[in-house]
Amino acid sequence: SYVIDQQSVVTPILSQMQASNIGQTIVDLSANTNRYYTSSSGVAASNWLRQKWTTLAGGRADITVEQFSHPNWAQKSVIATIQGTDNGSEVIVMGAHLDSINQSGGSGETMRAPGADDDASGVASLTEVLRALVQANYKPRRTLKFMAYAAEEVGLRGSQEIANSFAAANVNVVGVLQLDMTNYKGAANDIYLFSDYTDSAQNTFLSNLIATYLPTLRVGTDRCGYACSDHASWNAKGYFASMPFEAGMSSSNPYIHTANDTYANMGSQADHALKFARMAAAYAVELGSDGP
Ligand SMILES: N[C@H](Cc1ccc(I)cc1)C(=O)NO
Ligand SMILES: [Zn+2]
Ligand SMILES: [Zn+2]
Repeated sequence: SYVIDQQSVVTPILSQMQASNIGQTIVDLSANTNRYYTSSSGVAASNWLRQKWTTLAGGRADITVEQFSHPNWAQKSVIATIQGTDNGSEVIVMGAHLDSINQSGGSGETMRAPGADDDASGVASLTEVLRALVQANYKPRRTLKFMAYAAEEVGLRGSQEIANSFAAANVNVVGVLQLDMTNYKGAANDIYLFSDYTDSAQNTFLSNLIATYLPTLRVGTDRCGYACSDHASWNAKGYFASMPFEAGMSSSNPYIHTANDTYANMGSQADHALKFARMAAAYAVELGSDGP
């Protein structure tokens, strides 16, 4: 249920989350020539993230990290699972996309696509959530799944294969959060909740979470007008999805899909992304703490 009642657990977790950790992950991910879904550096980035999430899991028996293989291209998605204690059949998905692209094309191998904001920022935000939950020794009652999707930029293909396989297996996913571009503060408001291809009740829950845990932040709403990120893959299968976004339609990061989508072009800091990471951590604990 969307009751907010875990303040004693959430507040200390939020206080130990740090922008510098998010920034380091953005730097590391955007150091790859690109993270294109068919390139060797795209494959390397997937392997790197798998190792990073495995290290963060710190040997906890209830946490597994795996790669989801996609038959038609090389880059694998990465999934970290924190198995729920007594309500594990109900699953919460928090996603971002691992791949990057340069709209000028060129061969996959040599294309420069740092993708610092699109979407290393989202992967880095989720990585900080995972680190903070493990550091707090948080054990969710529901199952939490962190997903770094391959092949978003070429038609939401990685998340489509995953969402379709979850639907086919009748997995009871109770909520999906998508973080795609979290670190470029182009607009007056801090977090924009997209209203299309998302669930309005869950969007209201997110705005209540922000009001409760991040009361200084200003929330806006906007529409993509098309299936603009991986939340749409889950929405298409009838799952409740939300997409909090860095800015409004007209003020989002102008550098995306170019060689200039760099950490430096976001001021070499991750303060904006930290807001999204904290919101995601609150979402994970408040939803994850609900029993059967
Ligand atoms: N098209 C999306 C980015 C994107 C999403 C929403 C808006 I408004 C502007 C830009 C993308 O490239 N996702 O990877
Ligand atoms: Zn993109
Ligand atoms: Zn993106």
